[in-house]
Amino acid sequence: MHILVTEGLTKRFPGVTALDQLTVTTGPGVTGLVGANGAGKSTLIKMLLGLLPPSSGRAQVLGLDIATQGAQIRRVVGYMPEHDCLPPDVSATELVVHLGQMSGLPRTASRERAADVLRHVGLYEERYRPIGGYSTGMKQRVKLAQALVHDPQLVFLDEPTNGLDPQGRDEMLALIRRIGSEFGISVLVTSHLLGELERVCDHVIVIDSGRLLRSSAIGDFTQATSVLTVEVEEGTDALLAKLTEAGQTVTPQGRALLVKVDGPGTYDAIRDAAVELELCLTRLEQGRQRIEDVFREEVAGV
Ligand SMILES: Nc1ncnc2c1ncn2[C@@H]1O[C@H](COP(=O)(O)OP(=O)(O)OP(=O)(O)O)[C@@H](O)[C@H]1O
Repeated sequence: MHILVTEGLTKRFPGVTALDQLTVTTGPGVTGLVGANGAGKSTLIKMLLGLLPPSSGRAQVLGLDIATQGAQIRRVVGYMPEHDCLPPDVSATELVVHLGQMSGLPRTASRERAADVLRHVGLYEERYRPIGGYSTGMKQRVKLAQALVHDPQLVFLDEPTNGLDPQGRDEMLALIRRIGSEFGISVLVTSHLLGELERVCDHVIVIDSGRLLRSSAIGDFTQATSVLTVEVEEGTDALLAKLTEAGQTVTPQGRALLVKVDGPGTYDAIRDAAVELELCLTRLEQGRQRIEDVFREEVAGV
């Protein structure tokens, strides 16, 4: 089943085309939407929620048409907006219960769901304190909790790691992965930090100035590269010399050697050299391309 389908989706503002003829399809799971600031990510999310009409083109979210079924879409989709939009003088519990009720949950059910989602996102006793005193990380968690309170089938998370420190980022990314895997809720998550989506997404869409650069499964994005990373306990220099002598292309990198794979012979050459020099191999690993590198190549090729 398709979660999102867009066909030639375009949004023009006076003087700027925020989204230009976007045609993509995604399935269930976690989808990353990557692009620099101003690439059109938030505009796409607002259009998919039926909040912003397209200038041209069409799109469906969970089979619902964005032009005519916006209200139904918002009933089954949760939305975590990018900017800080939380009232400072109410507690997380009060806010999430209230938003649950606004989504149609009865008061008791909304209280129970709010307690559950706030616990899932890692807010405990502090959920009774006014939001104004929260850290950025806690505020991001409240925004995530309110996106989940009405038990959606899909959530749109707009820059959920914005403003977080490295540990906060890791925790937020782990949460996003859990939403996709444990709770079975599909996720569309945006980021301008390419590397971080690599860890949590099944599918990645890359846009630049409103145009699609690439949309593919994460595995296709990060093809195995043809470079082996080799490490030995001692004798790196001797191994470098031996492999070079054997006709291999070798580049030292820190304690490791990067060896270009020309075929099965490369593996044999490394094994033979290690045996001959009586070296203890501690690492032999085929590298994978990082999304960031692919993205850079795609942008350079445009
Ligand atoms: N309401 C609007 N009126 C005019 N221009 C707009 C409007 N909303 C967005 N834009 C423009 O459309 C382009 C895309 O903006 P958008 O907010 O979708 O980008 P983004 O990828 O979400 O970036 P960011 O992460 O910085 O929010 C930008 O050039 C922006 O200035």
